Amino acid sequence: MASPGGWAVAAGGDHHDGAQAKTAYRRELLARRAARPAGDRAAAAAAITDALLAGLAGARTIAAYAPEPVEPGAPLLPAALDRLDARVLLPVIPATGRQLQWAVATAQLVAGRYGLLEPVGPRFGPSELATADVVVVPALAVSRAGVRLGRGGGYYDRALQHARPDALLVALVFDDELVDHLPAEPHDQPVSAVVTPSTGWLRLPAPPAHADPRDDQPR
Ligand SMILES: Nc1nc2c(c(=O)[nH]1)N(C=O)[C@@H](CNc1ccc(C(=O)N[C@@H](CCC(=O)O)C(=O)O)cc1)CN2
Ligand SMILES: Nc1ncnc2c1ncn2[C@@H]1O[C@H](COP(=O)(O)OP(=O)(O)OP(=O)(O)O)[C@@H](O)[C@H]1O
Repeated sequence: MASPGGWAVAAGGDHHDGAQAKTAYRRELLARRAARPAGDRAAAAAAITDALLAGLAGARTIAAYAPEPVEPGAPLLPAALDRLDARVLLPVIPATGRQLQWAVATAQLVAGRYGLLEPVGPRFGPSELATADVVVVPALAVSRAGVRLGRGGGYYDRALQHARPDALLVALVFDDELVDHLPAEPHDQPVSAVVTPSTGWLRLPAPPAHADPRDDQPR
C-alpha cells in the first residue's frame, strides 16, 4: 500500500508515530479537498446523505456538524438531518478551551469561531453528547481499523469521551479518504462506521464495540 503521508507503514495496522505524520498528511488531504471539482462534491453529498439517512432511521438524538463547503456532505447534510424525526445537536466551539459545547440545530445557522456555522439557540455543555445515539464525526480521513484523522484541534477526541459507549460513531469521508493506514496517537478515539459516496455504510472493527441501531433493520 502506498504511504500517503510519506511515513513508514507498519504491517497490518495503524501505527503510533504520531503528531508529525498527522500534520503532513492533513495538509495533503486539505489540498485534495480544495481541488475537488464542484460537481464531484455535489454528487458525493447526494450519495452520502442518502446513505447516511437510510441508516439513521430510529435514532432519537443525533449529534452532527454543519460541513464546510469542501467537506463531504456539504451543503446537503443539515437540511437532510432536519427531515429525520430526531433531535439534532450541532457543535459550538467555545471562546476558550477545547471542549465542544452543543446546541439543537436551528433552521438559521450563524458563523461562529473559525467561520463554522452554529445554531442560534441555547448552549449545552460537553456532557450533552451523552444524549446522542449516533455521533456523526467530521474527519479528513479514516482507516479501515477506525482510526480517524481530524482537523487537529483535538476537539472531537475530547468530545467523544462524553459519548455513550453504545453510541454509533460514524465518519463521513470521500472515497479516497478511506485508507488502509493512518498515523495514530493513544488519545485518538476510533469510529465504529464510515459512510463514503461509493460504498455507503461500512462497519469498522473499532474497539470498544459500539452497538449499531441499524442491526435489526434491513440494509
Ligand atoms: N464542519 C466542521 N465543524 C467542526 C469541525 C470540523 O472538522 N468540521 N471540528 C472538528 O474538530 C471542530 C472544529 N475544529 C477545528 C480544528 C482546527 C481549526 C483550525 O483552523 N485551526 C487553525 C488555527 C488554530 C488556532 O487558531 O488555534 C489552524 O490549524 O491553522 C478549526 C476548527 C468543530 N466543528
Ligand atoms: N482527550 C484529550 N485530552 C487532552 N488532549 C488531547 C485529547 N485529545 C487530543 N488532545 C490533543 O489535541 C491535539 C490535537 O489532537 P489530534 O491531532 O488527535 O486532533 P484531531 O483528532 O485531528 O482533531 P479534532 O478532534 O479537532 O478533529 C493534540 O495536541 C493532542 O495531544
